[in-house]
Amino acid sequence: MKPIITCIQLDIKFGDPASNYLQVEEKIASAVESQNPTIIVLPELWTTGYDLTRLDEIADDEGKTTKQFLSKLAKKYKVSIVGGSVAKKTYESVTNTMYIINNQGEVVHEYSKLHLFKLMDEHHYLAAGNKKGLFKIDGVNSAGVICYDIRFPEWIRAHMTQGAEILFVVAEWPLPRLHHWRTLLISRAIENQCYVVACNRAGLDPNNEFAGHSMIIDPWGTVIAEADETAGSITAEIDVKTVKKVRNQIPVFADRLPEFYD
Ligand SMILES: NC(=O)CCC(=O)C(=O)O
Repeated sequence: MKPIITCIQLDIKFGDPASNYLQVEEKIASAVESQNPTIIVLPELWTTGYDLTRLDEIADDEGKTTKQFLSKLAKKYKVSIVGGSVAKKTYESVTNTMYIINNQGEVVHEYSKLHLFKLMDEHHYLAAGNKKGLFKIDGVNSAGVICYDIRFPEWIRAHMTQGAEILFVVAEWPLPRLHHWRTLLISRAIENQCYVVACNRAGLDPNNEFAGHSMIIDPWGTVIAEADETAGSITAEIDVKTVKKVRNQIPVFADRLPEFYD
C-alpha cells in the first residue's frame, strides 16, 4: 500500500496546551474523514509554541500526556503519526522532542532536536538531544528531524546512509526566511534522493510571523504538495519505489568518496 501523508499546518495557540490538544484532535478527525491518510504529521512545539519562559509550567512531564493523547488517536483512526515535537520535561532539563506513533498506537521512536536555534533563544531554555531520528513507519525506513536541523546536511546524510527513504521535518519556521525553508528542503530531497515531508506552522506568536508552506517533495526534487501561509493541511500519496529508481539513475550514494570529506 502506498503511504498517503497529511501534514497539518496548525496555527498554534501560544502557551496554551489545552487549546492545542483540542484543536489537534479536531484537525486529525477531519483529516481522517476527508483525506484518508495513512500517516499524519504535526509541526514543531505544537503544544506550547515558543513560550519558552513558561516551560517549567507548561512543558509535558516526560511527554506522558502527549504520548497518551497521540496513541489514543492513532489507535482510534488506525493512522500512524509523526507527532511534530513537544517540550518534554524531565528531572534534568527540557528537550524539543518528536514522538513517532504507529497505527497500533505504539510509540516506536523519540527524537530530540540536536541543533538548538539561538536566534529563537532555544539554547537558554532547552537541552539538545544526542541520538539520531531513525525509525520505520508503515514499513518504510525513515528519518525525522526538527526545523533548524535542516541547515546541517551532514546530519541528514548520516541518517540517509543508514537507509532512510523519507525525511520528515517538523518546524516553526518564520516567514522572513521562507526562501531558505523552500530551498533547503528541496536541496535535501535532491541530494539525498529521498522524499521530504515537511510540516511547518502558520500564524503569529508575540515575536514571529510563521511561513507555513508545508511541503511534500519527491526524490527528484519536485514539489508534489505545498501549502500557502495560512493554517490548513496538505496531502499526497507517495510511491517509495521512486527512491530506488532515482538512486539507480544517478548513483550518488555509490559514488560518494567519504575518505576525502573531512
Ligand atoms: N525553530 C527553528 O529551529 C527555526 C529555524 C529557523 O528559522 C532557521 O532559519 O534556521
